[in-house]
Amino acid sequence: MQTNQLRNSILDVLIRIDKDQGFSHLVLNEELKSGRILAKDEGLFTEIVYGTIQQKMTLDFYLEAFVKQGKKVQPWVKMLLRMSIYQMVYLDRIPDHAIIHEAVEIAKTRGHKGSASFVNGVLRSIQRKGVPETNQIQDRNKRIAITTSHPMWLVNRWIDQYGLEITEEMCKTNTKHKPITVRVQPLKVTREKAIQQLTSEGLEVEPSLFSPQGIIIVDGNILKSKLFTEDYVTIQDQTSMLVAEILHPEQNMKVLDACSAPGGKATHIAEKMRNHGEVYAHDLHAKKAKLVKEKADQLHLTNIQALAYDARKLQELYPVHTFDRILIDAPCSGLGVIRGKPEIKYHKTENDIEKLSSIQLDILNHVSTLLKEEGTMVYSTCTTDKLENETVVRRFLGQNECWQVDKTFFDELPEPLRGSIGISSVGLQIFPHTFNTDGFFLTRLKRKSSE
Ligand SMILES: C[S@@+](CC[C@H](N)C(=O)[O-])C[C@H]1O[C@@H](n2cnc3c(N)ncnc32)[C@H](O)[C@@H]1O
Repeated sequence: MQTNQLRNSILDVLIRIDKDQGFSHLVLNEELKSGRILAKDEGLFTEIVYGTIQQKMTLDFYLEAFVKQGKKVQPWVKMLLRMSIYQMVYLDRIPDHAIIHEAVEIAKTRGHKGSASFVNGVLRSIQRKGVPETNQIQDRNKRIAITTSHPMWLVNRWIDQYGLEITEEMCKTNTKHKPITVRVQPLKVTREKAIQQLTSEGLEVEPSLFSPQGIIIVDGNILKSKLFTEDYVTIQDQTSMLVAEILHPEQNMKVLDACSAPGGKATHIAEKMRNHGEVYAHDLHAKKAKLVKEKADQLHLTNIQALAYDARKLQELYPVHTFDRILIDAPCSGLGVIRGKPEIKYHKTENDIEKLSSIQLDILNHVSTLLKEEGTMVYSTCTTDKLENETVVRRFLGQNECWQVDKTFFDELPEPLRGSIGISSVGLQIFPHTFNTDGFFLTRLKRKSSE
């Protein structure tokens, strides 16, 4: 592939993610599967796409210093400049003159002579003068927002919720690489054997402290490993693995996963039940419920039944007190997974968070009736917003006096999590920077005993 074809693909993907508010990982994977990107370019392609989105606000701050105020810049030209500046500032393997040359060529073919000369002028000035320092920004919150590329409302909100130190750490971590972790399929291989196999293939790995099935990939490409291609391991963040550990499903149980797609946690639960018992996995969308079925088939798990259904209406399907275990891995803003889906930070609004919080409470209120008297229920989200986590749980407990937080949950947490920051009386908030994972919230609830 000629290099400017690679850059053209990068630009197309960036424009599509921006315009359609598409999920970066879906658009990116589609392009990778199209065959337009050579295997040797996949790493660079992914790095420039993610990096440009991840640092968008910082790149715009740099750009503003070189574009006359009020000048109208077409969206594709702005995106071309952002991705070029990203390469000039954050990557050191491509010389500036090559980056500028390619950007100018792309501008010539997509636009006209004027666009090419504008792109050339801006990038050459940046090459000559260097980009401005973000630490000159006087306002502290704005400085965090621009340096780490998080919208101001989000920085202000997190400072209100968690204070300055946690917010700054969280925002910084959100711009950094997160190690991939995988979950071993215990019906096929032990973690020890999997670690041996991966090490013999040249990967550097270590066991996760969060789950006996988890492995952290410190270095090397897991996607090319035999264990991955033959479905002995599946990619999952360590925080997500905690859920099935804390739920304690047993082989003969009836378990409900009310919001289950794409099936990461449902399949983990099914594995822990050693393919016995029954896991009823629902999701609002039929297309997504299909993904759960596909994931179960892929991992040869036959104890999962996937069916599209609104969690708030599951009482139509099941009588009260049906399930031994219930998982509500609720739809959420996803602010804990910004590292994998950086566009989330620009697309979500405070209004979305408000709406989600009331949906989450609604789901809890309806689904909880389906739990057996002695059963336990896990509530989790992949967000770091209090309104969707602590507040939802507190409201649920306020409206349902016969429910409580299962206090043994805190004692059962794996060692590094016990007493970690983020523990409150209603659950555990994990921040991305504490263990280099996703941001995640979870808690376990049960009914108060009648004596
Ligand atoms: C956080 S994701 C679940 C991830 C999943 N548990 C896993 O581990 O792969 C939340 C899911 O809830 C689904 N959802 C949203 N509203 C719902 C509702 N009212 N009832 C059931 N599922 C819903 C979304 O489609 C989404 O797939």
